[in-house]
Amino acid sequence: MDGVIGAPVDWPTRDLLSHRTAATPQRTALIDDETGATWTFAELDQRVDQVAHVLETLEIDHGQPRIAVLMDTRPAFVSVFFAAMRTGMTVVPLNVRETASELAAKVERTAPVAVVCEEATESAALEVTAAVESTATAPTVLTVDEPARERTRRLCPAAGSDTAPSVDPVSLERDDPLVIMFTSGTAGEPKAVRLTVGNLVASATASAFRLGVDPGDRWLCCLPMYHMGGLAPVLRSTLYGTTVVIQRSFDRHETARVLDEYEITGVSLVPTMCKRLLDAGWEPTADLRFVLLGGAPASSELLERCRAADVPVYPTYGMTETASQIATATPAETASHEGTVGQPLVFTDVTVVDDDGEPVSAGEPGELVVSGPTVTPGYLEAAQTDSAVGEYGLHTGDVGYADENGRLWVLNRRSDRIVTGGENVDPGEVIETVCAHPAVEDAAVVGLTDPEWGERVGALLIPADGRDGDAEIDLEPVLEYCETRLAGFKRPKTVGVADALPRTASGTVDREAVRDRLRETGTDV
Ligand SMILES: O=C(O)CCC(=O)c1ccccc1C(=O)O
Repeated sequence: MDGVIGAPVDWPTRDLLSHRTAATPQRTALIDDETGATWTFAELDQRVDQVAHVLETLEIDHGQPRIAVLMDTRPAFVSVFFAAMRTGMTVVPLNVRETASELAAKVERTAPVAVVCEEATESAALEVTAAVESTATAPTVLTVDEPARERTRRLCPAAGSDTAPSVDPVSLERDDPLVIMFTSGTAGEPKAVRLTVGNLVASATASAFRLGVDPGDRWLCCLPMYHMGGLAPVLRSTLYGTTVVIQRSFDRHETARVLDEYEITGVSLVPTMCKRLLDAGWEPTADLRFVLLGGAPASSELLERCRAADVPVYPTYGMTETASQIATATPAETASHEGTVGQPLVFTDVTVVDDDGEPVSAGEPGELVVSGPTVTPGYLEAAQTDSAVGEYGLHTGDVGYADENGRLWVLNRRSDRIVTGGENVDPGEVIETVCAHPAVEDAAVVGLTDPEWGERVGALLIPADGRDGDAEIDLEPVLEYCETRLAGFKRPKTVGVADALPRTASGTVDREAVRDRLRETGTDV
């Protein structure tokens, strides 16, 4: 009956890597810059089988087993991710930069059966599991490297070993939970976002419609894989049968070298990284098809520099809750429609709504509400889902507007809005103004508590020539400049100067750190 339409299929819907391996076993799946090692899909698949086999030996006594991953960006992250999928587990990526108490809170919330670590995070993983011992069943600590401590077990078999028996892949349904990823959250408690297999496949598919796929593609992954921007290229490349080049972390000179050396065709960057590459004199090779620029808004100055340097830049707007991209602009749109993040990806809908949740007309700013197949079925904690979902979909908390063609512009986070003496101030507008002054290269604008006005506008300025660690700026002309361009209530009342804006791991400005900085070193003007 093979090949007859309608004939029963007698093998379960296997994990995504199995499908890929069956189709193109000999194509290159991964290249690791750190070791120079490469894996074909068949080799990766075999590795994943070995890891899956170890995961299967864990004592699991509840229905939806989860494993936490406390590892930096490296090939073993990919193996563990697909091994979890193969055994029907949900992966909980954890941020290696967080403290043990922050991590322990996340482990408590998600109750994984194991925490997978590497040499560099083994002691943190042990500390975290010890911390949750009293409140939950302590997770097993597994390491992908050589275990250094007695309580740790080895997860990945030594390279070259091929003795593990094959694992029976569990069936995979579109709505199965695959990942629980924490938002990087600059305000409030980090939210635990549930993403299904269907969300991730829909995202990778829609991404291909916007960026295109070339069989020779090599996607450089130098963003942390515990964030959506770092994990998404792995899913995309597995769907397309193309190659991921893994760099453990970003460095302007090293990343410029890797882009050249591996003839990279696409790379995901946050704006700060892109700016640093350009500062370091990097020039794109002819191979480079796209720079997917996301995680934070790109300034018009940066986009202008990209244009001047022939960088094929695709500014993108996305979030963990939508498994990465919501809307992405092409280089042509970036040139013709300044500041746009483009149209939503295929099957994704964005509605701009007012404070009452009613849609506004084109050109009017409001909150962006998103719906479609990439949108999370909900946060881990149901109450958070209830307060975020409305008639038109998931409320992003971002303010923006759309033109008649559905092209989007993102202005700022709704919660970033400053309310001073009853007036709303859009931080983006103040940033644009101060950055237009030649002495200012970049700025962050936040609300500071004010006894009289509720909040007052605070601005942290990065001087145009302060790159080498001695940030200084003549404030007088900048303030004068603002006086003629901004209403009194919008003008910065507390001003500070720094070498660089404090940022979270995903590239967004860390607004709480900006506030601290202004409280400690700001001048009231
Ligand atoms: O802001 C977020 O949380 C998602 C950001 C994100 O996914 C991303 C960040 C940088 C570069 C590319 C991407 C992407 O959409 O793939």
